[in-house]
Amino acid sequence: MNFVIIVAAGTGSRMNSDLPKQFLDLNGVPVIMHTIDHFHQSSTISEIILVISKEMEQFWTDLCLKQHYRTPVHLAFGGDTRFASVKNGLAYIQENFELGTNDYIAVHDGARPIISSSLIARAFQGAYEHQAIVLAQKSIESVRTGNSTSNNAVDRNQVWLVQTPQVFHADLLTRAYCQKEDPLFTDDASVVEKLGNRIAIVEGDAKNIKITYPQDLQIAQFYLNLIK
Ligand SMILES: Nc1ccn([C@@H]2O[C@H](COP(=O)(O)OP(=O)(O)OP(=O)(O)O)[C@@H](O)[C@H]2O)c(=O)n1
Ligand SMILES: C[C@](O)(CO)[C@H](O)COP(=O)(O)O
Repeated sequence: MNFVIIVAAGTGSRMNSDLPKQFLDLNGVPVIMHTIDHFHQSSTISEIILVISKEMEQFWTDLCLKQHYRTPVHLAFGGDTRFASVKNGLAYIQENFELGTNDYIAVHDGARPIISSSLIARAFQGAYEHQAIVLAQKSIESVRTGNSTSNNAVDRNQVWLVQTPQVFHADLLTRAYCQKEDPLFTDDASVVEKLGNRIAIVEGDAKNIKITYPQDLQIAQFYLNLIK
């Protein structure tokens, strides 16, 4: 079976809005519903686990009623960090499904609503071959490391900008998330890598942006209209 854990329990502090960004309107539909629907439409995915914060449970129920939204998802509750939210999503899968050797789990940011079925399929194909993959794109900017007064150019062909979904063999991901949380864990690949596993890179898509700042909603709207 192929699972996706969609993490949507963040507060969206950089967006600076009262409502967490995943619930904001994008072309008349909340961001998170776009994200879920793309996975629901993908023939690659068997089960969707949506992780939201416990405080937003009633809001989510009301939102589904208001939007006549019936896409089937399993609901799990998030934690204070993305790591904790993914861990809770994984716990839900372990409690409700019998995981086997042919099972794979993708983790995707609820705040990345421009995800296509072909990109999801490509990500899983990579995972079948390599067991642990991230979607990523090479930097198109020149890159320097260091601080504002002391820095060096680096070879941008060695720099990859990482996206989600990130897909892993189920056993590998569940073992990785038994580790203690580390501040250097910024995504799922960094957690799996800490176990000593290699991560393969699968070509991402420039349109697969993460909504982080207010202007990203306008960019997402542009991309959504482009792919319609
Ligand atoms: N405790 C958390 C923190 C983040 N996320 C999710 O992880 C994804 C990527 O995180 P990010 O863009 O950083 O979201 P926020 O943490 O909400 O944003 P910010 O850092 O601006 O507060 C988002 O879909 C977010 O909802 C989560 O499920 N649980
Ligand atoms: C997981 C992620 O989206 C991959 O690019 C990213 O690391 C999330 O980072 P954020 O600081 O939580 O936005």
